[in-house]
Amino acid sequence: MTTERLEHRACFGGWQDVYRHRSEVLGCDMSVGVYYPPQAADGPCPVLYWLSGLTCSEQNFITKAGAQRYAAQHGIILVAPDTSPRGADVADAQRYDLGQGAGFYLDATQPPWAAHYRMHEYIAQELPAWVEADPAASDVRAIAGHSMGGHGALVLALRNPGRYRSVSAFAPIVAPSQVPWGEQAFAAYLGEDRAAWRRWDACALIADARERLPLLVDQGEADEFLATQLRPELLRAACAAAGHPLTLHLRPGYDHSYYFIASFIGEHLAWHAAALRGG
Ligand SMILES: N[C@@H](CCC(=O)N[C@@H](CSC=O)C(=O)NCC(=O)O)C(=O)O
Repeated sequence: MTTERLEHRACFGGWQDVYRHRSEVLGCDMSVGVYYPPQAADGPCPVLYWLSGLTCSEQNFITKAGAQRYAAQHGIILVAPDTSPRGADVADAQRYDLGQGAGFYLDATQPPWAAHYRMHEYIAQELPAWVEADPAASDVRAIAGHSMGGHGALVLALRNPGRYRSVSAFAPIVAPSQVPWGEQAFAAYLGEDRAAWRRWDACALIADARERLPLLVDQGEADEFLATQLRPELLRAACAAAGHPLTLHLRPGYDHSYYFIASFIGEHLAWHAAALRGG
């Protein structure tokens, strides 16, 4: 797998890097932000995978969330990949919520998307294999994300029991089968058979989860997408019905932006650090 380092900046005693590496799963080159805390110079550190939302690249999280300060405190490597396959030969749509920048962290089955859109396999398998080939990174993993990436983090954790020590999300799309963003993306990527959608829907997966990994979710009450696309009450109901542990913080005044994420990312890093240290 070929790798090129695109950025290398000192940050809180460690290094904020950006790499481009070849993904065989996606059939394209992928950009990935990797923050190495100072502790990574002395031995392997656990890794938090961050999944960003619609329209994002690897840059949004590394430049706006302010997570590096906390990763340096806790000795956690942060890995922030791009949100979809990219390139001139990769299918796209003339809209912000489908196609490039909107991979929805699933494995598409429908043409023209199935050729490249395999973000679940990439995030669950190929990306950690690439990260963990570096002796600075251990195979102790956590996952988190925002909005579309919050959906991705919840689904990745629910579908891969034992793979992550902890999971958290900011303003996640908790029930994509029931909201417009998810319905149009799932119809395109997975087809019209809604039975196939359940495997990619956190609220549906919670009923049958084999592992009851506690969920941490933060949601702004002034989020412009709260009632139409996010609907955290559906997650609360699904967790209550299944007995799945959920910590849901509703934050008065906060919107959907990275100002919201930056305000609480320290709490999420502390949550993950506690889980990554244990067991
Ligand atoms: N209409 C907006 C929608 C894009 C948007 O709000 N993207 C969010 C994620 S939404 C769910 O996945 C985001 O993270 N944007 C990047 C940022 O840095 O804030 C638009 O097209 O702008």
